[in-house]
Amino acid sequence: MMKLALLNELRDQNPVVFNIANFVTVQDVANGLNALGASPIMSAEVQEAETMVQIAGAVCINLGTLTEQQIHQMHVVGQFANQYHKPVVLDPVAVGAVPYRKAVAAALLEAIDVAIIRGNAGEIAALADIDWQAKGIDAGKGQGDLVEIAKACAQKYHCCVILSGPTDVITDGTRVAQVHNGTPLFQLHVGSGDLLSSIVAAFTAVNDDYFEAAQTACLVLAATGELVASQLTADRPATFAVDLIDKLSLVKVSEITDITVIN
Ligand SMILES: Nc1ncnc2c1ncn2[C@@H]1O[C@H](COP(=O)(O)OP(=O)(O)OP(=O)(O)O)[C@@H](O)[C@H]1O
Ligand SMILES: Cc1ncsc1CCO
Ligand SMILES: [Mg+2]
Repeated sequence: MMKLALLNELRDQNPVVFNIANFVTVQDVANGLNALGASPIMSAEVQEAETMVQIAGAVCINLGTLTEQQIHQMHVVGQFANQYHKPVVLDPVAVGAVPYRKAVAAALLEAIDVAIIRGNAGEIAALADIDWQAKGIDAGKGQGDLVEIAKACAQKYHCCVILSGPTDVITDGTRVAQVHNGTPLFQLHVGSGDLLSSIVAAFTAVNDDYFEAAQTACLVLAATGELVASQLTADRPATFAVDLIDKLSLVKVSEITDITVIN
């Protein structure tokens, strides 16, 4: 069930979201979370992993620019998150294009209980071992049914999955919701997916039902982007990115309700 009141809850609680971010989009993620009403913190140091997890309401692990040292940190952070019952969101950047990354993601998923995996079609298909032509960080091309791919991934890893794209597919392996809002401008701004994953983590910090938290997060970002795009006179990716941060801080539940397309 869609619970947009969670946006007000998030703004009231201002949860700390601990991100193992990538160095490409880290500032967009921090500013996007902050604008929305969460409290971002980034760390790359394993020595402070336990404290970071303790002070956080949720953790987002992004594989974007991984190193061996960081992979070790991801395992330590993930284990502390499980120990302290803090939800973990995994963003498996480019696992469809780079087999090494797929192995890293598989090892993390084996070792850690993850609440939600959020990736594009190429990434989620790769994790589910379904044939797909991913392209770098992008979804790429494939033939399969996106709902079935997302469900297969969720069933394999016993968690919720968000397969994002023009339509976001959200599933716990049985139940499925689809968010049809959004704008193609998201694809012209690198890091839209990274921001979504961290926003998903923020909503898991304020709602124990991760399937519900995932739906709300997808709708809030997609609808906010759609509202921003409707005010632009041409496709301007840079302006879109700046205006998106502004709108994340201004957007009201009623505005999102008015344009919601979900089933
Ligand atoms: N063509 C589109 N139309 C509407 N919304 C879109 C479109 N493409 C992506 N989105 C939205 O963009 C956001 C990011 O999803 P996407 O699948 O592009 O992530 P990603 O591939 O991981 O991106 P990145 O690698 O840049 O971080 C989601 O909120 C999704 O709904
Ligand atoms: C471009 C790029 N390369 C590694 S991570 C990243 C940002 C999108 O996740
Ligand atoms: Mg991505």
